[in-house]
Amino acid sequence: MTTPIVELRETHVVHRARSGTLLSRDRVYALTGANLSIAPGETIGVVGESGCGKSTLAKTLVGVQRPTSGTVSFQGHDLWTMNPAARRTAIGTRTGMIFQDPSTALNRRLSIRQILRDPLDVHKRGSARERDSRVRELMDLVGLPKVLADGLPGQLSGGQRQRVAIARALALEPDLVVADEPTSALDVSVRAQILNLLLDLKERLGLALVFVSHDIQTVRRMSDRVVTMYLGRIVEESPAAEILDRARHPYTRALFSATPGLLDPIDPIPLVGPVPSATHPPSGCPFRTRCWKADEVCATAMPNPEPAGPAHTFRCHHPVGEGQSTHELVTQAAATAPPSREHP
Ligand SMILES: Nc1ncnc2c1ncn2[C@@H]1O[C@H](COP(=O)(O)OP(=O)(O)OP(=O)(O)O)[C@@H](O)[C@H]1O
Repeated sequence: MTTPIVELRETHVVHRARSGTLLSRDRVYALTGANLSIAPGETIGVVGESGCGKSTLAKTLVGVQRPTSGTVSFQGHDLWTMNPAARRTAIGTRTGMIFQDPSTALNRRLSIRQILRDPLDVHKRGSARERDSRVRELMDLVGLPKVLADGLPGQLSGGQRQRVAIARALALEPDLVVADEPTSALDVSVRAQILNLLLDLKERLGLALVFVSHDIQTVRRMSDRVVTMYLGRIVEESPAAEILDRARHPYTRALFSATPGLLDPIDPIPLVGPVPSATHPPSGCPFRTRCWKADEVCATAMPNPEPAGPAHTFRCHHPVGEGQSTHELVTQAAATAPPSREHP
């Protein structure tokens, strides 16, 4: 079996609540008990509503976020027990991260050439001449004309800036790249170009890619496997090809049913109320306060992961039946009395 590029085992990230005072005991459970393994060259899409922990998961995978407990193994080595110099090298050279907004992610005082040389200089890659040649190669790779090398980020279009950010993330030939909403700050007209560039680079360079997005259509198109998150928990992992009609978690089905244009025109599966606070998550299954299938069992314990096929697991006490259509679920949910909102 190949060693995963990165593997999370029972990984938790807990923050102090932003609105709290220094003495506040409020905690945000941003990532809870995450188990996830990413193989070399694999593309994982991460979906879920705002605040469910997608970015926290992504940052934890590339070592930008230190977990509160649990492990992050990078190429078989525990990232947070290795010595700090080895960790900095692993994070700095083997992983790359592409952020949502290239305008803020790039230093606006540095030229494109300096931005792309920086990681090569920091990690002392090759001679000065080799670094210059790598900068030219990187610009080529992401389709940036060489004449832009001496320009500043502010002189570039949004799409060109994101190409610079992608080139910078690839400068040291990482094995794993995380793209966190890489197109949401861009004009609609250039989004497809950037996505196609990422897909093309991933194929050519054999990268593992973690792709976080609210755009469920795109996640499905880009990914081999899709991870559904709800309130800090991974509730389902499914091959992208199965996610629409064979997902077993009621939340995955509800999320996808609410995406225009994915299924035949249907009303979305109705969910009750808002997402609960990540500071006071419900006991048991976090989705139970909005789920039409929830009963008292769901309030007692978080369900264990259940296999649903190769590379497909879900965590639910009352999963959607195999082969059950989303149309049926819409009717079922509409006819079911809302669950109790009392929690924990
Ligand atoms: N540094 C922090 N301090 C306190 N709370 C934080 C911090 N970072 C994230 N959070 C909280 O952790 C939870 C998960 O945040 P995260 O950004 O991972 O979610 P997300 O799914 O990526 O959200 P979005 O889709 O809106 O970007 C949220 O409740 C968020 O407010």
